[in-house]
Amino acid sequence: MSAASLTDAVWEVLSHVNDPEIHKPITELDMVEKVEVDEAGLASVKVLLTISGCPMKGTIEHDVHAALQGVEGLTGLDLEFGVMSDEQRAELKTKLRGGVRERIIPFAADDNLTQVILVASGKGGVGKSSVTVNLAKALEARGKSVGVLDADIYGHSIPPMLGIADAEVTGIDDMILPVPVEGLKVISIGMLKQSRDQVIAWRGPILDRALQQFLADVYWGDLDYLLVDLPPGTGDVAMSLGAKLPNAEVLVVTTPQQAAAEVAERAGTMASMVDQKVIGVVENMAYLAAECPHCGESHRVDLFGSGGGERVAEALSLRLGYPIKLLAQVPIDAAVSASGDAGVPLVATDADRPAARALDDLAEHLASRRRGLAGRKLSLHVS
Ligand SMILES: Nc1ncnc2c1ncn2[C@@H]1O[C@H](COP(=O)(O)OP(=O)(O)OP(=O)(O)O)[C@@H](O)[C@H]1O
Repeated sequence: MSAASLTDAVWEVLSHVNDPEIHKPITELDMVEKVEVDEAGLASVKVLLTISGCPMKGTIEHDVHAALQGVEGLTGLDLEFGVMSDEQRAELKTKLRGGVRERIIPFAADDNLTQVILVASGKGGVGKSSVTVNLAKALEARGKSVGVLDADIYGHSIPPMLGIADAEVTGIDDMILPVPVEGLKVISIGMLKQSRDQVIAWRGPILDRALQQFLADVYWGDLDYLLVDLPPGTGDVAMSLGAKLPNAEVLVVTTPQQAAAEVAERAGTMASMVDQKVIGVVENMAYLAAECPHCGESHRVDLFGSGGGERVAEALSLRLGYPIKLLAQVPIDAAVSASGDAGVPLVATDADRPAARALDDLAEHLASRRRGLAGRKLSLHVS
């Protein structure tokens, strides 16, 4: 093969090498500055990293080598790395924002196709984060592209539950890249902290700015779903996101307990006050399946009482004026918390357990919903 055809062949295979964080071909991102092949078949390739000291350099190096091994006629590879100039980075950011220079929240745009689901609860510790990570994983297993935004300023427990407790975010100048976890893209408010044990006590405007940054400055790419783990209660984060994500929908997580159910209702009502639609209720820790010492069969024990999820669904339907269903009852299962500690959601490790099945059915329900434009805000342009 001639040197020219080999050069074309190298460009072609490089067009299948993705940037590990941006998930787009490095050629499309203008990261390949040079491809030359000499008469002896030796390829010289120069790849520009977005920033110096890019942590993904090793992965890109490996992927480029692996890709070029398949090119017949090449005798060797001289791979060189450089760093993008300020202008090149600015162009890349504009390209990633779809040609738009300024920062906007893509999920609030009229042509947004991402389903944004805010996972809310009244009380803390009811299993909101566990539901979020399992739901994200189960949606991803259905071939969906899923982003997870951990907006729980008090808890930010999502990173350890996905095995990325110590992950740091990287970025292209002021554009933040989410942390890839297999197919998921994850950002946690905790990743903005200087150290893991630092306490975040943001309120009002600072919190609002941080959330704006997560929604507008993070390069999410094309997502089918963005799941947002809210802090418990009806506070500043819910208010701020209400204004920023008017078309978001809310999934309310509660436990069967009366007290939890009452505050969960309040969280749902809050959603409607900021014009967000409640799509359903999840009752977590709904019951314990315990083996009977007498008959040996498995009996359902209502450890935390019963009916909380149903009550919240009924009360919210009445209060908000549209039907809101109890979508899932997830049993108490030590495997849920063990999988959270191990950093891999239960639906991915033990799909047959009743708790995993309940969470997987919830994902199936959400994935198979037909979502029309009814109830969505569209802006009208009059000319
Ligand atoms: N169905 C379940 N069975 C057993 N343990 C569970 C279940 N759901 C959640 N847990 C455990 O309960 C604890 C609290 O869960 P999680 O962190 O998901 O709740 P949360 O509502 O997000 O809490 P926070 O308010 O702190 O954000 C965790 O240890 C989790 O592993």
